[in-house]
Amino acid sequence: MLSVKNLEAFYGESNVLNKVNIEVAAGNVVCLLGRNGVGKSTFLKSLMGLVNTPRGSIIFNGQELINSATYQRARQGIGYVPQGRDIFPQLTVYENLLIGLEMAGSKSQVCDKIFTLFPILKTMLNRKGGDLSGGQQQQLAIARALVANPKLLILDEPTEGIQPSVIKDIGRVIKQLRQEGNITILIVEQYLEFIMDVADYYYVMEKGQIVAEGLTKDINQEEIQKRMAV
Ligand SMILES: Nc1ncnc2c1ncn2[C@@H]1O[C@H](COP(=O)(O)OP(=O)(O)OP(=O)(O)O)[C@@H](O)[C@H]1O
Repeated sequence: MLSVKNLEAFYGESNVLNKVNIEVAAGNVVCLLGRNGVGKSTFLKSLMGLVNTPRGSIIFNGQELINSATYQRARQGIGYVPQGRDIFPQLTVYENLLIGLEMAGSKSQVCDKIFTLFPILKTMLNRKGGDLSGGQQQQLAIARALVANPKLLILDEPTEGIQPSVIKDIGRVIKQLRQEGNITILIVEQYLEFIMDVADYYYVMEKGQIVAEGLTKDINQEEIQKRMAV
């Protein structure tokens, strides 16, 4: 469903991704691991067209996206939850969800499924986004990406700075979505136990290159921890 080949990305003259190859099979949960600053967020941004990617290929459901604008990628069915979540603090929870529909060009409404996945949001529809806790904002950000029924959901460090009970809730949602089988999920993470719980396949990035990959069930924790240690 997603096939990335020889992707390069630049900030000015600085080459941050160097010939990255990643395959994500439909219905799978795939994770990209790696220590701080190796290029993981840049990789996700490159999928959304948010950084300069002069070379390489991003085939999504048979279509080349490398030259598509960000809004076109969203309309093709990619939902993106950036690191830090980017909730609109002055807008209500409900308005934040409506923006998720708008960004994906969807004419549908916020359906009840969202509140089955995130019951806490239903009780907070009229609260300002900025008044929510970090964990609630993360749930809102994921819900905002899910309202338009994306085919691919991209999450950048969803557990970062989140309390353990909410991490559990987010893990439960990912596993439920995976079980239903209508969505494919790509996660950047540094929290290995979380990934071992939710992901099918992993990649490890170092200095803008993929240096290891495999089935999560076969992961060698010690080796991966070593690669992720600072
Ligand atoms: N907007 C930017 N302009 C210039 N350099 C940047 C920019 N954003 C990131 N970088 C640099 O690109 C490199 C990769 O950053 P990136 O955020 O992709 O790493 P990461 O693996 O996601 O790390 P983290 O987990 O800390 O977010 C780093 O050296 C970073 O300093």
